[in-house]
Amino acid sequence: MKKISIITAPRFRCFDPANSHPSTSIPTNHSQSDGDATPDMARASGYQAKIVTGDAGYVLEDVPHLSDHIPDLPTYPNPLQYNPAYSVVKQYFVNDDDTVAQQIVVHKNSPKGTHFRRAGPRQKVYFESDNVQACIVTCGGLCPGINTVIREIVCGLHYMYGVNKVLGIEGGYRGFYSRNTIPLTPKTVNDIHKRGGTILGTSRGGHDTFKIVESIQDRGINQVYIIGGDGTQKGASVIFEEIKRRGLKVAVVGIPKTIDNDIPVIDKSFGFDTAVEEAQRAINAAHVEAESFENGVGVVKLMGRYSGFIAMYATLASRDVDCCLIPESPFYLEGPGGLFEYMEKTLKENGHMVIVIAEGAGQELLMSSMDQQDASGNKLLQDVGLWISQKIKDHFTKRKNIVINLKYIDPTYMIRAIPSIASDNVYCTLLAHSAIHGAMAGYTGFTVGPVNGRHAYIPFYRVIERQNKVVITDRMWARVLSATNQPSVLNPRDVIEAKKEEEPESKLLDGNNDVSN
Ligand SMILES: Nc1ncnc2c1ncn2[C@@H]1O[C@H](COP(=O)(O)OP(=O)(O)O)[C@@H](O)[C@H]1O
Ligand SMILES: O=P(O)(O)OC[C@H]1O[C@](O)(COP(=O)(O)O)[C@@H](O)[C@@H]1O
Ligand SMILES: [Mg+2]
Repeated sequence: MKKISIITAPRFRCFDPANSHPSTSIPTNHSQSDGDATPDMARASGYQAKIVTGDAGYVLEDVPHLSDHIPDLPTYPNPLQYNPAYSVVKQYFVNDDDTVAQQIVVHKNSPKGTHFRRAGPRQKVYFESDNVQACIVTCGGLCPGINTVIREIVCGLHYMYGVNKVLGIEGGYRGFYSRNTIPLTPKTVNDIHKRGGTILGTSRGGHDTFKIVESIQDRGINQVYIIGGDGTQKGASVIFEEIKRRGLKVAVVGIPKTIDNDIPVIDKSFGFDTAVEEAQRAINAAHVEAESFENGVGVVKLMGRYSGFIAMYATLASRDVDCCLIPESPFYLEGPGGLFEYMEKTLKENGHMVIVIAEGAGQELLMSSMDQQDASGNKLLQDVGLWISQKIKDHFTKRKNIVINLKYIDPTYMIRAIPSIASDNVYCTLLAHSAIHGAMAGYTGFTVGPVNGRHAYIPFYRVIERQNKVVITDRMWARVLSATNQPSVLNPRDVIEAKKEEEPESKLLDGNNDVSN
């Protein structure tokens, strides 16, 4: 027997610098991570999470549905069943009871644990195709595959559900109230997946909940597809809250976009594999340069503000990297166990070396106390690649009197401005389709994404409550240490402390990062 309960989780009010209207946001019971420089938040109360409990410790963290705040909504048969392509699919519709487990490594006596609603088409839909007015907006930094998601939302709505009214919001959140919209049709988006960037344009800052919801209401929009990262999903969450407060029949769906792979719960973000692939080219160049010169040192800076996944995966894939520095693993330059000591040893043994550094690594070592933020409230980082290159040069030439040949490569924007590779394109298609099926079925206030390989609907609060980070006490980071031979800065006491801090949700796992086990 399942028990449905509404659990009241703490809620925060958030204030956006670009927004004169304070807006309700972020239902979370986790503290913000250190690196999260989002706008100030103060505690308030009232967020209602939909929790369904079942036997043997089963918990469903369900997503909101339009019928929660609008009674007596009519339903319609899903037009997919008459679709020649899809009607042949056996058991095409997802059973309403299907859920996806967050933890799949279990012991025989473990509680079943947290589940999310399985994504996919439902037998009944809450919108008539002719009455759907959808819109798509893209926010935050670029990521390979955004155009593919846009294309697949437009084409999916059209070909699966017969929806012909889709608007593109230009220039990110502020485009809702400061720009014209552009109509999107399968014809106009036909080949956009071959291009990097976003055909709609994007921006940081400018999230004004009140004006955005006014615009949604004025334009008669009833499905809002929001493609963006952690900041964007926070913005989507407050838009959803305001829409619910106004009692509007508008589905709000988030599609997680992040080159840094810093969104939790989901297995991996789209474009990540493309970025890692492109990073190989830079690492390869650094390696060729380094090994061609005496004491050649190649330094490659990669994106990763607070999460070093790109650097970690690019390092593991390349096998040419001797040292990988990420924000999660503190390091130091001088003395025993420091970077310089390791470099001296490696150069002596191999005659060359390659260092990969994530942009957020070692920020605490940079002298200047720059405390600036971008328009979204993200802390602006200093160029750690330039800094470390200079430090290395100074150390070897001035202090050790050793001539080194250092080449610094910064492919930062190159790895995110390119079109997505084939596997990411397929992934983007599944994300778009899952998003459409969810909205058509009346679900709202959710982010879509794969959890242990199955697409699921995840309540906003779960993806914005913390950032996904590399767990340096995990086996994946150990693989990096083993592959590079770089020293671990952690002493056994640090490891115990780190383990205490990063206690995985299931004690059975050696880490809670899905991509790294
Ligand atoms: N806490 C927040 N509440 C409301 N909107 C936010 C919040 N944080 C960021 N945003 C908005 O989300 C958009 C993108 O955020 P940003 O952090 O730049 O990129 P990303 O979503 O990729 O992390 C911006 O328009 C920004 O104003
Ligand atoms: O220079 P920009 O456009 O602000 O982007 C730089 C930042 O974008 C990122 O790729 C992450 O952006 P998002 O938070 O938008 O995903 C970081 O790695 C990087 O610091
Ligand atoms: Mg972000």
